[in-house]
Amino acid sequence: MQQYLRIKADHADLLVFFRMGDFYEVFYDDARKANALLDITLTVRGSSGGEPVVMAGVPVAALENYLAKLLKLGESVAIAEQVGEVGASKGPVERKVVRIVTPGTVTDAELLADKQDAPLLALHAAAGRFGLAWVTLAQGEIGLLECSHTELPGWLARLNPAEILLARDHSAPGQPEALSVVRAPTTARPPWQFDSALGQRKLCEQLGVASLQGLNAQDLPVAQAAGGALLAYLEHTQGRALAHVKRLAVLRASELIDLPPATQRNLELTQTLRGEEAPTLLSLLDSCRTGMGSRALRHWLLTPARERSLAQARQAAIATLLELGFEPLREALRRVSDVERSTSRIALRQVRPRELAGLRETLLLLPELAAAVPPGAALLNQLRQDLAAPPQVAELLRAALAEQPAVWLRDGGVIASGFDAELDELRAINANCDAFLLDLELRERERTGIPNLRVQFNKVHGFYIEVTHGQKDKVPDNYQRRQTLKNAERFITPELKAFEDKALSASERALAREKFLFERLLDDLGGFVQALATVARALASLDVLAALAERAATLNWCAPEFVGYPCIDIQAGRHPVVEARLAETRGIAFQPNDCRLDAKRRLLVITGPNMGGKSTFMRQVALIALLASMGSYVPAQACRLGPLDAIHTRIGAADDLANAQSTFMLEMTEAAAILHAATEQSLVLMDEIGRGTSTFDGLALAGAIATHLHDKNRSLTLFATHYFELTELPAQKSEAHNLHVSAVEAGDDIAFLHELQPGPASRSYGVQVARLAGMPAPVLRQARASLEALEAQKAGTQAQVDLFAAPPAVPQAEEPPALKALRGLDLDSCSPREALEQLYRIKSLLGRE
Ligand SMILES: Nc1ncnc2c1ncn2[C@@H]1O[C@H](COP(=O)(O)OP(=O)(O)OP(=O)(O)O)[C@@H](O)[C@H]1O
Repeated sequence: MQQYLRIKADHADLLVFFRMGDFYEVFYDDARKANALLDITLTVRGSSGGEPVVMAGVPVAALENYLAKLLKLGESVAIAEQVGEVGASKGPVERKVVRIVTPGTVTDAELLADKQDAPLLALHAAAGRFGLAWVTLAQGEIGLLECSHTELPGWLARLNPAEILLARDHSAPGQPEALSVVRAPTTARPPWQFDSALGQRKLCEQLGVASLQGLNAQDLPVAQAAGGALLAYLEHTQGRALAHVKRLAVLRASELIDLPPATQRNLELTQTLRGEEAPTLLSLLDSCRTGMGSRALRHWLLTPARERSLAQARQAAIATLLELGFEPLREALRRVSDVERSTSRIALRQVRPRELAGLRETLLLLPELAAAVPPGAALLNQLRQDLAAPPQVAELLRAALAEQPAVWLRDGGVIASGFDAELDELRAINANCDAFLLDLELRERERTGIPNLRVQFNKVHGFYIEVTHGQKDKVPDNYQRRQTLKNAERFITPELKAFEDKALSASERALAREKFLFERLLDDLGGFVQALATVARALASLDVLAALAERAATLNWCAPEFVGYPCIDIQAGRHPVVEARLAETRGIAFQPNDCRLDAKRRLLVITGPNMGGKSTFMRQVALIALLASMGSYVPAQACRLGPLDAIHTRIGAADDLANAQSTFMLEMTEAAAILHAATEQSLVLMDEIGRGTSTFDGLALAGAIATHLHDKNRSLTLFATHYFELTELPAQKSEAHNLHVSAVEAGDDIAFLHELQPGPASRSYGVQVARLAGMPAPVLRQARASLEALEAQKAGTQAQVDLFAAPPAVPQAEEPPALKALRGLDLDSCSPREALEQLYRIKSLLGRE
C-alpha cells in the first residue's frame, strides 16, 4: 500500500491502474469511480492505516476494452506496471507508471475511431485574444492559431479536440460559452506552463529550429504560450521524445473561409442536426479506402482556404483522375494499412508487431501504387514522388520481422528466423529438444541394457531418466538419484543436467533476445519516421483525390470555375445529400435549380409554400460553394464562384436549453453575430428570420435585418421568408431580387414542383401542407375559415408602413460641459501653466457631471 500511495500521490488527478499479477487493481476513490464507470465489482481486502482497503480490478487481458470505455467517458489513466524482477529482492516487486493514457494522447488503433482524429488542444487567453495549440499524436503535426472570442467557438467546433488543456483557475470572457460547443473533457494544468517565452523555446526545441520566424509563427505569443503547455503535457504523459512531431501548421482565420459552428451544424457537414454521422455531406463524400483518407477529407472540408490555388491544384488532379482512370489507384489503396498511425507509434515506441507487418506490406505495394497514379497534374506528380519511401525501411522489416508475427511481443515469434544467429540457435535448442531426448533415451538404453528406460520431463523436477525398481541394479555409476516412486526410481546425469539448463533458459533467453532485437528494430526505424510520415500524407491525399474523383463520376458533378469578382453563379445545382436520399428512399429525381448572385444581385428574397424547397435550395448553394472551395467538383451543370470569406447561416429553430437561451433569443443572437461579421465577400443564408416571435415584431425585425444586409453588409444573401411584405424590398433596393418556389394547386391538394422562378410567391399554402401532414379535418376547417377572415380583414386595413426605410437618426444629446471645455481649448496659444490650470478647471467640471 505504501508503494501504491506513493505512485498515487504523483498522479492524483488520474485513475491509477496498479499491476498485481494478472490484474490491474484500483484502490479507494479510484475503485469507487471505476465501479461507477465500468460497472466492476468493489471488494474490501484487509486494512491499511486502520481503514479498510476498498478495491476493484480488471484482468490484464481485458485492459484495452476498459481503457476504451474510460477514454470515451473523458477519463485519463496512469498504468503502473511491475518493472522489477519478481522475487529478486525482499518486499514487493518494484512498480512504475509506464504509460499515461488520456483522451487526447492515445495512439492505439483499438482505442481510436478509424475515420476521425483525436487532437489534444491547449487553450490560452491573454491580451484579449485566444491562443490555440494542438497536436494529433497519431499524425505528428502541431497546429497554432490565434483568434478572437467570437471566432473561438467556430475553431473549437472545427478542430473537435478529444481533450482540452486549460490553465488551472484561469478563464476569460467568452471561454466557457465557447467550450460548451464541444464535448471534450478539460484537463487543468499549472498556469506557469502557459508562458509564451517558454512556449517559444519548447516549440523551437521540438521542431529543431533556431527560431519560429521561418515557420511564420513568430507573431503568435498567445498561441506559443498554449504550445508550451501542450508540449509540457506531452512530456508528462508520453515521457519520451516525440521524434515524429516535427511539423508546424500555422492557421490564420484570415486565410480560411469562416465556417461558424451554426454553419457547420445547419449545413450538416459532419453531423446531422440530430447528431448522427450520416447522412451528411461528409458521409456522402467519404468513399475513401483508408482511415487516413477519411481523416484528411474531414480536414479538407472544414478548412477551405480563401486563396484558390490549392483548390485549383486539387481540381486539376481530380480532372486527370477522371480522364485517365482512378479505379486502379483505388483498388491499390484498399490494401494499404494505416501508415500514419503506425509511423507515430514507431516514434513513440508503442508500435505492435502486426502493425509493422501491415506497414511492410504497404511499403512493398508502393511501387504498384505509384504506377497507378496517372501522370499530368502537378499535385499528382508531387504525391507520386512522395510515395518513394527509402527502400531500407521495407528491407529492414522484411529481414527482421517474421512473416506472420505474433500479436504480442511478449509471446515471442515476432523476429524472423535467419535474422539473428543467436536467436536462431536459441530457437533451435527448443525445436531440437525432442530429438535430443529421443536420441539420449536410445543411447542410454543401449549403454545400460535397460529396455524400458525412459527420458522424461515434468515441471517440478525438470528432466529425468526413469528406471523401474526391477532394473535398478543395472543403473550405471554416473546416475544420480532425483526421486523415488512406488515402483520406479528417477535419475539425472551430468549430460542431462547440462541439457536441462540450456533448454530451460533457451526459451527465456530467446524471448529476451527477441525483445532486444525488436527494440533495435524500432531504433533503426526511428531514423525513417519523417520519410514514413511523408508517405502517409501522400497516401491520405491520393485517397481523398481518388474518392472525390469517384464521387464526381458517380454522382455526375462538374468542375467549378473561380473568378475574381463577386459571383455565385450555379446552373442546375442540386443538394447532394437530399438528392441521394430521394433516390435511395423514394426513387425520385431531384429538381435542379439555378442561382445567380453577383454585384448587381446581392440579395435574393425567396418565398413560396412550406415544403416548397426553400431551405433545400439555400443549403445547396452553400454546399456547392464549400465543395468548390475545398477543391472538389460540385453537384451542378456549371458553376462560377467569386471570392468568399465566410459562409454564415441562420436556419431552423432549436432551443439551446443548455445555455439558457430561448428559441427567439438564440435566433436573434445568431442573426446579430452575422450582421456584425458578414462582409461583401460573405455568403449569408437567412431562413425565416423573425418567426420565433409575434407577427409584427418578427416582420419588423426581418425587414430591418434584410435592409441592413443589403445596405451595410452588402453580402451575397439568400433570404427565405413567409412574410410576403418582404417581397416589396426589391422595388426599393436595386440589388435585391425576388425568387419563389412553385407549387400547383388542385382543389384542396397541392403538388410541389421545387422549381425556382423569378418574382414573388402569392401564397403560403400552410393549411394545405397541414392537411398533408394529417391534421384532423375540424381543425383544418376552422383554420381555413379563420384564414379567409384574416385575409379579408387585412385587405381592408392595408397600412402603409415602410419596412425598409433608413433608421431614424439617433437624437443628438447635449454635449457634456467638460467635453465642451476641452473642445474649446486652444493648446497652441496657452503656456504650460495655463494648460495645467485649464486641466484643473475641466476636472472640476467632471466632478459636477
Ligand atoms: N429541388 C428539389 N427537388 C426535389 N425535392 C425537393 C427539392 N427541394 C426540396 N425537396 C423536398 O422537399 C422537402 C422540403 O423542402 P424544404 O425543407 O427545403 O422546404 P421549405 O420550403 O424550406 O419548407 P418550410 O417553409 O416549411 O421550411 C425536402 O425535404 C425534399 O424532400
